[in-house]
Amino acid sequence: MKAVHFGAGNIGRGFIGLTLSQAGYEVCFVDVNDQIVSLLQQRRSYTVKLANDTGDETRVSGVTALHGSRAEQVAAAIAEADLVTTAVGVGALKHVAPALAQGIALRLAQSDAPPLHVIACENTIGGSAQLKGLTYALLNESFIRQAEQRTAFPDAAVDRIVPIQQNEDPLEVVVEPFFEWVVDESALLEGAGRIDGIHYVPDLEPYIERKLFTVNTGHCVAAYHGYLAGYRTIQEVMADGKLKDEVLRTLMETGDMLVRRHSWDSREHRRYVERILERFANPHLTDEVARVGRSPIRKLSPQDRLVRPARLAHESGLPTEQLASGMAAALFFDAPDDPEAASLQAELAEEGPSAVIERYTGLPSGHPILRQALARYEVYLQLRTKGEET
Ligand SMILES: NC(=O)C1=CN([C@@H]2O[C@H](COP(=O)(O)OP(=O)(O)OC[C@H]3O[C@@H](n4cnc5c(N)ncnc54)[C@H](O)[C@@H]3O)[C@@H](O)[C@H]2O)C=CC1
Ligand SMILES: O=P(O)(O)OC[C@H]1O[C@](O)(CO)[C@@H](O)[C@@H]1O
Repeated sequence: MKAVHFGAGNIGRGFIGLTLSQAGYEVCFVDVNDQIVSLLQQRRSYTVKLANDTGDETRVSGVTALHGSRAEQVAAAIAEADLVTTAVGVGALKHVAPALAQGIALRLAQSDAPPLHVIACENTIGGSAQLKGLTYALLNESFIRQAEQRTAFPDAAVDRIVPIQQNEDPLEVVVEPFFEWVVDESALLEGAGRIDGIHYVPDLEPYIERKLFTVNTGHCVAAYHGYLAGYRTIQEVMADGKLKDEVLRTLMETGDMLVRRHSWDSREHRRYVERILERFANPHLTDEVARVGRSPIRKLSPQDRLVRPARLAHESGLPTEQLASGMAAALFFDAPDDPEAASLQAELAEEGPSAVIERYTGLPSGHPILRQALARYEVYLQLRTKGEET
């Protein structure tokens, strides 16, 4: 079985490549990072190390790599693959689509090409569906009709914290012990086999919402409040009792909404939350606030981890104060080398908070969540000004 995986970065090497290799796939990574591609080509293996007391190591062997700029080689690899996966960042899916479209077109010319599953492993709802839309937009109607018979794009939720790596060996990757890869079984092609290490579910929505609105909501709130407080790592943030409580209270808001929406057992969800707080605090990881808060405009967008759960909570008559505070804190995030943070700061300076937050969250003017966020923004602004004066 062959897999082509786009994005040999942290989650690509540390989770997806590892899982597929352990499940018996020959994995071909595609990346645009020259160093990573050439090292993978030379060594054909790398090490994954667990962030636990014993630092357990696994060697992933028999992998190959292609540079993303080699469009024909990438398309040829896709034409032979059983599975294509991505972990490039949602915004980069549009750059994966042309090679995927070319690969799918090549497959259609071969009568014996195996069925193909394409799974986007990104932090978003409907990532594979987005990739499908981007890819099929590049194919003509008749190709699409043929492709639909033998190609499927099941959506997925992927959960494993893999920070930015600081190892001597650029291929080594340190990952937290926990992992969860959930795939929408209802979108698989008929007769498709199951991959060891993937949890297949008939309905993905509860899983992706639980993951995105707990792990990712909690993490970004820790990052934004932590950034405001001057912390560098999530581990430092979680060691600050007041901020840890801020994160917990936010997850109680999303939790109340999720428990009601999906009729879950509230005690079980509370245990899930507690476990996540422990994962954030893992002392064997050094996870930078700048990574976890990266791309604040994406994280403030209507379907993402702050606004979507807040709207769902509001529609059910549940509180949203904490989520609104997270949105307000996001407006102060100005990590260096983050293009979205830089634009946000420039727009805030020019237009003020109301116009900016309205534009990015999609919340209509005067919406109660918007009012909460703006009130909180003023509080943080005053606190920050006072802090700067003293
Ligand atoms: N790091 C984590 O803990 C987790 C990350 N994710 C998601 O996985 C995705 C990737 O995240 P990370 O691995 O952390 O980022 P990363 O920056 O470590 O890896 C992304 C990789 O994609 C490559 N890339 C970018 N554009 C490309 C293109 N057009 N073709 C081929 N390769 C391309 C980059 O060179 C880089 O090596 C994101 O959507 C993230 O939300 C999901 C769960 C956990
Ligand atoms: O990758 P994104 O969407 O920028 O967000 C970072 C998030 O991804 C994760 O790495 C894993 O879901 C979390 O640690 C963090 O909340």
